[in-house]
Amino acid sequence: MSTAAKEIKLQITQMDKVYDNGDGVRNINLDVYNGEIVTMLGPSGCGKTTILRTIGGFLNIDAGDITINNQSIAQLPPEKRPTAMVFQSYNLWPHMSIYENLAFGLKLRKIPKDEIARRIDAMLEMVRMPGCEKKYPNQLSGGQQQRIAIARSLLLQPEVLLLDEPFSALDAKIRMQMREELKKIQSELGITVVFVTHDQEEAMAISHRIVVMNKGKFEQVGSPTEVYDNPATKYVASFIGEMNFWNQGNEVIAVRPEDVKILPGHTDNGINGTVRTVMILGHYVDVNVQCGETVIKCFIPRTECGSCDVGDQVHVEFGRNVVFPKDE
Ligand SMILES: Nc1ncnc2c1ncn2[C@@H]1O[C@H](COP(=O)(O)OP(=O)(O)OP(=O)(O)O)[C@@H](O)[C@H]1O
Repeated sequence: MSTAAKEIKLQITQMDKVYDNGDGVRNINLDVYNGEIVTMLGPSGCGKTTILRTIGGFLNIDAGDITINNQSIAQLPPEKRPTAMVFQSYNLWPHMSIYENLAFGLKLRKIPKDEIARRIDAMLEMVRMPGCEKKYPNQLSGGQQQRIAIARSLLLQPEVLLLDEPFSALDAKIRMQMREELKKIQSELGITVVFVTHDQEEAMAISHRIVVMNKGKFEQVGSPTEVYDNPATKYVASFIGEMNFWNQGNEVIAVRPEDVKILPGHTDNGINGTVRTVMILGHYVDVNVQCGETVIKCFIPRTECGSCDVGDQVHVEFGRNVVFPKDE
């Protein structure tokens, strides 16, 4: 996304949505810029879907405001909001052909028939599903159905597209393809997207910015590189990617496996250990070193791991790292 286009499309201010049992989200503040993909990332129950539903109008908020293009949408029902939502299950109407599924929303908007046909044609091209107009949803694979569900939402030309774990029902390989395709479509159309997932790899792959959530609160909002390289809290450090934690006095040193060096022999003042496992994983080697009670994981380029064997006495050195207070 170019920085020139940094105008706020969606703004959430001091928003609360609390369920009767006290669960929910409180004091949520978030700006989403035009043409940006922002991902809500966090474990089950942290409040991602709650926020997405308040944007889409499927849940009423208790406090604060939500605006799109500077207009409050908080009191509007879902169908009056300039948003479209895609769910985990594809939600296509089984008794309608793909064409009818896609045309439905456009007909409601009284778009002329030939214009509907033209838009559907172009959209099917975009989601790489040309020629499937006459098929029915049950004649398509899961990935194909989800492409149609995304196409149907995009045809409504929403200001903000809301995606709730849209790929989680698909197998790993199709998921990866769908991520790439979504990113391509998003940048071609320049559409603003709020995406929800509990999969950190998916969040890293598709987002301009990630909101890392924990128990109804934002722990960090930043680009994938920022949250990976400079996690704001220990929680973020452990949730995103692999991380070693080494206790030292009142501090905890967090260091990525790729930033740990293994050197032969023990030293007087360093961190000494014994090689526990060596796993060759393609172009890199995953080496676990037992250092006292702690196992330190190291990723080493294969070319640099010539003679590393289980049982070797070694010491480790930390490169780039982040330090947190111990009791955080
Ligand atoms: N209708 C409801 N009534 C009461 N509590 C609810 C309701 N919906 C969600 N919650 C609670 O609110 C919290 C946030 O739920 P939410 O569905 O937003 O989490 P999530 O991060 O999207 O989780 P998941 O990944 O499992 O969908 C959870 O503790 C959940 O149990």
